[in-house]
Order: sequence, then structure tokens, then C-alpha cells
Amino acid sequence: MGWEQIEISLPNCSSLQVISFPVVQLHLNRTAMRASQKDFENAMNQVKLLKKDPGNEAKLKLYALYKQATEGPCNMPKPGVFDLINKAKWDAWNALGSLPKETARQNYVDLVSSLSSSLESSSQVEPGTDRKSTGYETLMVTSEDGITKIMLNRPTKKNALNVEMYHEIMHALKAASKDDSAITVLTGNGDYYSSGNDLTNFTDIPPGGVEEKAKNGAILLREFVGCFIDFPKPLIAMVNGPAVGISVTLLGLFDAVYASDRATFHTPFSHLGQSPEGCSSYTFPKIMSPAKAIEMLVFGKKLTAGEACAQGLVTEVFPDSTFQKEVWTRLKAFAKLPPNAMRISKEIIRNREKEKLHAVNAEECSVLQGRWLSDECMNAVVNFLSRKSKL
Ligand SMILES: CCCCCC/C=C/C(=O)SCCNC(=O)CCNC(=O)[C@H](O)C(C)(C)COP(=O)(O)OP(=O)(O)OC[C@H]1O[C@@H](n2cnc3c(N)ncnc32)[C@H](O)[C@@H]1OP(=O)(O)O
Repeated sequence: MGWEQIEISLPNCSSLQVISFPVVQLHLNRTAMRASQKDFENAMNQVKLLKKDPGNEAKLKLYALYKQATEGPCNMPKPGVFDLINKAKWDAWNALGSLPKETARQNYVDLVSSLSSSLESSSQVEPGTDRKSTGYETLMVTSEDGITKIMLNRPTKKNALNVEMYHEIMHALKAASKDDSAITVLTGNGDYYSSGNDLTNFTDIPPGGVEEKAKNGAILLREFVGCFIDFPKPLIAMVNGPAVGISVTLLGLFDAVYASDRATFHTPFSHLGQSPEGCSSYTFPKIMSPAKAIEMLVFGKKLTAGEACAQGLVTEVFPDSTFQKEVWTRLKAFAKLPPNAMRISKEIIRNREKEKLHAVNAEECSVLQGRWLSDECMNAVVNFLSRKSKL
């Protein structure tokens, strides 16, 4: 009888729970659905056909709009603070306030339509696309003046990397490696460079359980970091604000790192029950000495931009007020240099380390796979999601 399941799952202290909720209920209220009932039903069917998981945020929006369209404003008692899944659902529905049913129905149809087109087109962006690459859900990718700019674009989530963003960055890097730009730049939209791994990535548990989730995470992470190790052109980070976790560790694989003096560099892996990735267990001790690397990667010491520059992780620091102007002027000059010479010079500097970096990457991912199953890690994620702790 038409129960389409979309799963939102959140960890529960020592074990991980999956709760499914109905987003499609085909016995709809006929009066409420009159004019666009067909569109609504079509949209509900379209949800089943999405080729990629739209992510928890979108699923929650779909849930809320569905409930609003069929039942009207949220009329359920607010779940307790530890009932994370039902609270997330309640929050999403309740946030719609007194939105009329008809508008909710229309918004549901619009959302499904935009999800269908963005999830379709994000896997169809051709390498070498010039100017603006549309179709990315979590990035803004532009190419001009010989520079491909990949901008992390989830500013309201401090550019946390969700699963979709990992895939889109890999796609954008592969496209940039083949386009006609000379250099590639990674930066963040908004006040953060990136707050690192999206901690809700840990909450969407597949039928194979947490072990399968951890295994898939390790596979994805290995492939993701591999794209940075193998990137053939000069790769530059413009660290526009605070950087956390994996967005910091990856910097050891960039060819230049320019930072605003507002940026900070924080790798709180022990606090999160996790261990270093992005090849930082190898690159950081080489860049800054083993003792300084341990302060960051084991004890979670947060560095200012000036300190990160003194340790060799950052190439140069700029005042925030002139950061964009000064760095772009410099990058435009770099991009005018002969691209083949730059590529070949990077190759000769980096290539003898590549095999080692891939081996380090594999080992780090395998260690992390085990860490993600630990109580230490699960408790840290639950604490963040239930807002008991922040960095
Ligand atoms: C395939 C898996 C690969 C895994 C690779 C391993 C990678 C490991 C890491 O990267 S470890 C680092 C993980 N990151 C964190 O622990 C940071 C968590 N975030 C925070 O502590 C804080 O949000 C903050 C200090 C970054 C910013 O604090 P504040 O300025 O007070 O802003 P808010 O907390 O209100 O944040 C606004 C909004 O963004 C959401 N958000 C921020 N960071 C994350 C995140 N990392 N994951 C998920 N969500 C994040 C936050 O929840 C707020 O959302 P809301 O407005 O409440 O909906």
C-alpha cells in the first residue's frame, strides 16, 4: 500500500540505530490534493528513481513537506533531546510553521524536480567544461584566466564535507586535471574554509550495518585522498577561514597554501575518537617535525595562521581585508606561466613520493575503519549531534 521508505539514521551512544519513516503514503487526502495530485504522486514516484542518495538534509525536507502537504502544520509533541531521529524529523516539519498544504505540495514537487536534475547532471559534467560548471550540489566550480576554482559551497554548514561533497570534489578534480586551466584552486564559501567531515555522515547506516558503513567510508576516503595524491597540476589552497579535520590534513598534499589571518588549523582527532588521515601521519612530521605534528594530530592543538606558516604547513598569510585581492593577483600571474613546464616540474618534485603516499593513505583508512566502530568515536558523534559538545 505505497510505503516508500527513506532512512534517516542517527547513532545512539554505543550502538547505531536505523529508523525508517514513510515519505510516500499513497492513500492521500483527496480534497487536499485536488489540482496537483498527479504532480505530487509523480514526484513521489520520482523519489524512488533517484540514482544517488540525496542526503539526510534533502530527505528531511522531503519528509517535512510531505507531512505538511498531507496533514498540515506539525501537531505532534516534541520528542526528547536524545530521541535524535524523531527530533530531527519533528524539527524539520515544525519549521514549516503554518505553510499552506497546497504550497507544501508544490514545494515537494519542486524539490523532487531539482533533486532529480542536480543528481542526474552532477554525474554528467564533462571534463574541460569551461566557465561555470553547473550541476554541482555542494560546490561552485568556475574556470577562467587559466584557473579552475573549486569552491566548497555549504556555508550554512561551515562547508562540512558530506558524502555528496566527497564525490563532487573527486569529480571536479578529475575534470580539472583534464581541462585547459594551468592551475587549480580549492577554497570555501562563507566564513569557514571547511569544518571537516560532516559528522552526520556517520548516521546513514546501510542494511549491512555499521561495519558495512565503516568499510564503505574507508573505501570512499581512500579514493578521495588518492585524487589529491595523483592530481597532476599545481594545486593551491586558499584557506579563507577556519579549517578543521580532513580539510587541514589534506593541505600537506597541496603545492601552495595561502591563508587569511582569520584562518585556524585544527585536527581534533583524539577528541573525536579518530585518527589522522589525508596522509598527514606522514606529511605533517616531515613538514613540521614529529613533535609538532603530534601536538596537532594527537593532542588536537589548534594553530593560528601565523603558527601554521611558521611550521611550514602554510606558504603565506595575508590580512583578511586584502586576502582575496592579493592572492588572486598572484594566482593570475602563476596561471600565465607555461602550463607544461609547471606540470612537469610538479611531477618531478612529487612523483618519487607517490607510491609511499598511496601506501600511507591505505594504512590510515584501514586504521580509521576500526576507529569509526569504537565507542569513543560513536560517543563523540552523538555528543556533537545532540549539541552537548563543540570544538
Ligand atoms: C567518508 C568519510 C571520511 C571521513 C574522513 C575523516 C575526517 C575527519 C574529520 O574531518 S574530523 C573533524 C570533524 N569536524 C568537527 O568535529 C567539527 C564539528 N563542528 C563544530 O565543532 C562546530 O560546528 C564549529 C566549531 C565548526 C563551528 O561552530 P559555530 O561557529 O558555533 O557554528 P555551528 O556549530 O552553529 O555550525 C553551523 C551549522 O553547521 C553545522 N556543522 C558545522 N560543522 C559540522 C560538521 N563537521 N558536521 C556536521 N555539521 C556541521 C552545525 O551543525 C550547524 O548546523 P545547524 O545550523 O545546527 O543545522
